[in-house]
Amino acid sequence: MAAITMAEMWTTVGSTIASFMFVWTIIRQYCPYEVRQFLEKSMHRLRSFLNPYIHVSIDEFMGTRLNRSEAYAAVEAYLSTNSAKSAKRLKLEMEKDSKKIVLTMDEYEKVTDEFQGAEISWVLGTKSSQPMGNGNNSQPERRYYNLTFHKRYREMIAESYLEHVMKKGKEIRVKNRQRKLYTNGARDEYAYPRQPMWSDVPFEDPARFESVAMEAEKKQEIIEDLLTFSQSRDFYARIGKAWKRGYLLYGPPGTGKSTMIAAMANLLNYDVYDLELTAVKDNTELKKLLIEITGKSIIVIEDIDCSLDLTGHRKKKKTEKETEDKNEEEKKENNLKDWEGKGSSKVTLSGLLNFIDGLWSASGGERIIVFTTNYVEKLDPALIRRGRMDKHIELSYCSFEGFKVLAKNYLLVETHPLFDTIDRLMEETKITPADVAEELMRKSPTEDVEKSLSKLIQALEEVKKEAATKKAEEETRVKHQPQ
Ligand SMILES: Nc1ncnc2c1ncn2[C@@H]1O[C@H](COP(=O)(O)OP(=O)(O)OP(=O)(O)O)[C@@H](O)[C@H]1O
Ligand SMILES: [Mg+2]
Repeated sequence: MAAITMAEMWTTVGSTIASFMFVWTIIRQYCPYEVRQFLEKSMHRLRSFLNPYIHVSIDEFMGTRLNRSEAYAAVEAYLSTNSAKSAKRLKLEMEKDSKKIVLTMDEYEKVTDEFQGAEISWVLGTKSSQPMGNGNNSQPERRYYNLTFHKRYREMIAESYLEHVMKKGKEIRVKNRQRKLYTNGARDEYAYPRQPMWSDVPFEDPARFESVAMEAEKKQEIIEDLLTFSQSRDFYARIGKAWKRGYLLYGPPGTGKSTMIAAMANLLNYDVYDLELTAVKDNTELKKLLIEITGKSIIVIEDIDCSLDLTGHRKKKKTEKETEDKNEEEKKENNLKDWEGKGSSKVTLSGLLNFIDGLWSASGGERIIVFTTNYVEKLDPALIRRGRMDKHIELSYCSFEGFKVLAKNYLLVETHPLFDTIDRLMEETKITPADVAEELMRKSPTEDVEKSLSKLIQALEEVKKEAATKKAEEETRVKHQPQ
């Protein structure tokens, strides 16, 4: 009896819907345009009133088809983690400038997400584009994400969830992107007017802080300084300063300055701009280069003391003795003149100072500037004062602690009976981490640890002998010098 009633009920529902659809089709076909529009609007309102769910759509392209929406890209990245877990039909994509493949949901797949107790569902849809005016209907379909949630979560979604999706999505995109190493070479603007200011290659240096030989405490301090900087967007905005930080790395050749820069870029996931100052024609070109530097980047000027002629500094020292009361401004003027016109580059000290201060910084922030030098004492104080080069880091000869990092990295050993001899010899001699690394490098995979360590001991003893000979020669020279 009940089954018949159910069947009857379904028949009634079915025939009601069919009659409704029939009436609706007649109305759409024969009613005047105004009446039809009025009825369609009312139907839409009725549907919205009865439906407790809210839909938000995020289109892939905004306006012109050329600009891919940042919001769409962020949602795609955000959902790539969710969809990889729950969607059944996935698409494998590899975006331009991304180093990783991403699994995204396929069209009409639905994935659900949970946020502060609310259930949210995402569907990837497509809609066909408007036919073009000339009748050409060959425009591809437009994709969009449709976000659905219950209307009681409206405020929470608008205020927190969407922000959460954008933030996480952008983080994933930054992590996945292929980082680049940009270099500036000599340019011929007349022959190639469209030549870009920077040329780039993928940045693939594997250096990590874990493998940098230096005292653990000092290393930790540098890592914390870098991480604090990268998380200080609000702080820099509050104090009204450009979000940038300068590091001066100084020390003898082969002590790990360049290695540390690569480790910094890998730690922070930044691009690297290797600025060759001698290839920059003048201050105007330097300014143009600066404008094209994007955020999340490390700008490196290696061997800053060799990049530009610093005779100005040496001259200043000489004249200081003669005219001690010379006022500061005069000194600075002298200095600037000496910088100008040396070598092929006409970049001046003031041009470089302005570059560092980021006077022309066009967009964003999060930039680190690193100078390296073997001779810190040669540099103009204005160049390396705090505020420009905020942190001065000395990289020096290898300590026993530094050696242990290299031994662990190259030989996979943390202790060995020969370590004591090495410790003693390192106290007595100066050897660079580059030389230690060279000795520890196995010539063949079968070469044993003991042989590598013995090679290092031999090298240390040779360095010690050489130093002793040099010292004795120096003492003899001083003794025989006419008084
Ligand atoms: N502190 C270090 N930790 C680990 N490896 C190091 C360190 N210093 C040097 N090395 C090794 O020595 C090589 C040369 O080091 P790097 O190029 O970083 O020296 P540098 O200080 O930049 O020298 P230069 O002043 O000549 O530019 C590196 O490839 C690396 O293998
Ligand atoms: Mg170097």
